[in-house]
Amino acid sequence: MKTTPNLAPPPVRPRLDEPVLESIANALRADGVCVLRAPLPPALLAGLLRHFRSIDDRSFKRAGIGREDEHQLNRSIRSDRIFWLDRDNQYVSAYLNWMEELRLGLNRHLILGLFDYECHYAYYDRGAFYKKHLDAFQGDTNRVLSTVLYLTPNWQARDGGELAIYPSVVHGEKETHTPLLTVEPRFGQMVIFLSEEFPHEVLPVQRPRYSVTGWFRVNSSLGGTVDPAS
Ligand SMILES: O=C(O)CCC(=O)C(=O)O
Ligand SMILES: [Fe+2]
Repeated sequence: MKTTPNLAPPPVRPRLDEPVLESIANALRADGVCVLRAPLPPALLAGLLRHFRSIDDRSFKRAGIGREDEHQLNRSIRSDRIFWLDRDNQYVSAYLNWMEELRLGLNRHLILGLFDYECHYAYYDRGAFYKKHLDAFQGDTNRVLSTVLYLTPNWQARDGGELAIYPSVVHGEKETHTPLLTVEPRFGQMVIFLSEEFPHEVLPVQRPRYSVTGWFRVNSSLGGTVDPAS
C-alpha cells in the first residue's frame, strides 16, 4: 500500500518575542548594526532553503547595481544572481510575517517610519563576490535597513563569502579598509544594519552560498505612488 509522506506542518507564524525585538532595537540604536545568531526556527530555515533550491536556475537574474536599472550590469562589482520573493510559498510567507512583526516592532521602538519590506534570494556561485558598496545613498533612496539571512548549510571558514562591514565614512575623512565587523554566513544567522551608513562587501565565495537579502523602506515617494521593487 502506498503511504503518503508524513509532511511536517507549515511554520504558520514564527514568533518574534519582545526581548529579542528589544535587543535588536537596542543594538540598532547604539551601533546601527545587529547580528542575530539564530532568530528563526530550524523548520522555517529548512523550508526556505528547500524552496530556494527548487527554483530553476533560469529564474535567477544577474543582479544589477541600483534598483532602478536592472540592466546596468557590472560584473566587476557583483556576480551574484537574485530571485525576488513574494508570498506564493508558505515558508516565504511565514518569513515575511516575521519581518512584518519586526517592522512594526522597530517602528514602535525606534520611530523609523518603516513602510514596507522587499527581499530576494541571492545565490553566489563559487568565485562570486560583491565589492564594497552602500545599499542606499543619503537622500537618494528609501532603503533604511538592510537585512541578510544566511542559508548555506554547514558553512566552514574555508568556504569564504563573509560579509565585511566597514565603518561609516564621515564626510571629508579618509575611508578605512579595516572592517568594523565580519559576519560569517552561517546557516540561520541574520544581520541587520542601517543601509545608508555602512559600506560592506561579500568576500569571494569558495562554495555555493545561499541567502535572503532584504530592505525595510520608508515611503518617500511623491504623489502617493510607492516605487515598486525592481
Ligand atoms: O549577502 C550579504 O552578506 C550581503 C549582500 C549585499 O550586500 C547586498 O545584496 O546588497
Ligand atoms: Fe549590500
